[in-house]
This record gives sequence, C-alpha cells and structure tokens, in this order.
Amino acid sequence: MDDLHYKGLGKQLEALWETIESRRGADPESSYTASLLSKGAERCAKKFGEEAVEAALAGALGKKDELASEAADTLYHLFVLMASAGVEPADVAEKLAGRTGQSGHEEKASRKG
Ligand SMILES: N=c1c2ncn([C@@H]3O[C@H](COP(=O)(O)OP(=O)(O)OP(=O)(O)O)[C@@H](O)[C@H]3O)c2ncn1[C@@H]1O[C@H](COP(=O)(O)O)[C@@H](O)[C@H]1O
Repeated sequence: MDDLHYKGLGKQLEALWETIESRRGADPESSYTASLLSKGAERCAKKFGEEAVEAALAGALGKKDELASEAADTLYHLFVLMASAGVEPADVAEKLAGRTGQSGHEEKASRKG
C-alpha cells in the first residue's frame, strides 16, 4: 500500500520503532524512552493506558487536534510497551495479516469457538 496515502505514517512508525530500540540501555537521564524501559513493562503499560484513555476522551468530545496529538502519544507508548515486553512489530503484522479479509464479527465468533 502507498505510504503517501497515510501521509508518511508508516515510515514514521518504522523510524519511531528504530529509535525506541536504539534507546535500550541508554542513559535514563538523557532519554525518556530509556527511563521508561528501565522501569519495566508494568510502568510502560500504565503510561500506555493513560495515553489511550486521553485519546479516547478527546475522540469522544470531538476534539480533532487533541485526538491526533493523543493518538501520537498512544502509538509511542504502545511501541515502548511492546519493546519492554519483547513483542516485535512483525508479531503484530502477523496478527493483522491473519485477519485480512475476515470481518470483525467473524473474528469475534471464531474466538468464542
Ligand atoms: N514520540 C515520542 C513521545 N511521545 C510522547 N513522549 C513523552 O511521553 C511523556 C508523556 O507525558 P506525561 O505528561 O504523561 O508524562 P510525564 O509526567 O512527563 O512523565 P512520567 O513521569 O509520567 O513518565 C512526555 O514526557 C512526552 O515527551 C514521547 N517521548 C519520545 N518520543 C519519541 O522518542 C524519541 C526518543 O526520545 P528520548 O528517548 O527521550 O530520547 C523522540 O525523539 C520522539 O521521536
């Protein structure tokens, strides 16, 4: 799919993941990412949850610019959580690919088994 269609979001997410990975073991005093990673997955999960709720509130209130900003925070914190928990973007891509062409209703029904 053409990344231009998404205004470069795909490339930015790729660069963001690389940056987060490059901060492993960096000085927590100079890198916010390193400071979060040094605190462990539970702390990263808490930050992700906070940002996701802020994004949800902005969306519910129809605050478009705030939603875009909170969505950026949420994506960053999701990536930090994934890095902390040892989940790679490829793992997420595999899950998404497995759902291609399947309706959300079908996917939910298959989980209920
Ligand atoms: N995309 C982000 C990004 N989005 C949000 N944040 C930070 O996430 C924090 C969330 O804000 P809050 O007010 O909730 O948190 P806080 O109270 O300041 O911090 P806490 O003590 O609660 O953790 C802020 O400090 C933001 O600056 C980010 N920090 C870093 N990045 C990217 O990561 C790169 C590397 O950053 P460093 O690791 O700091 O070098 C940067 O160049 C950016 O590209």
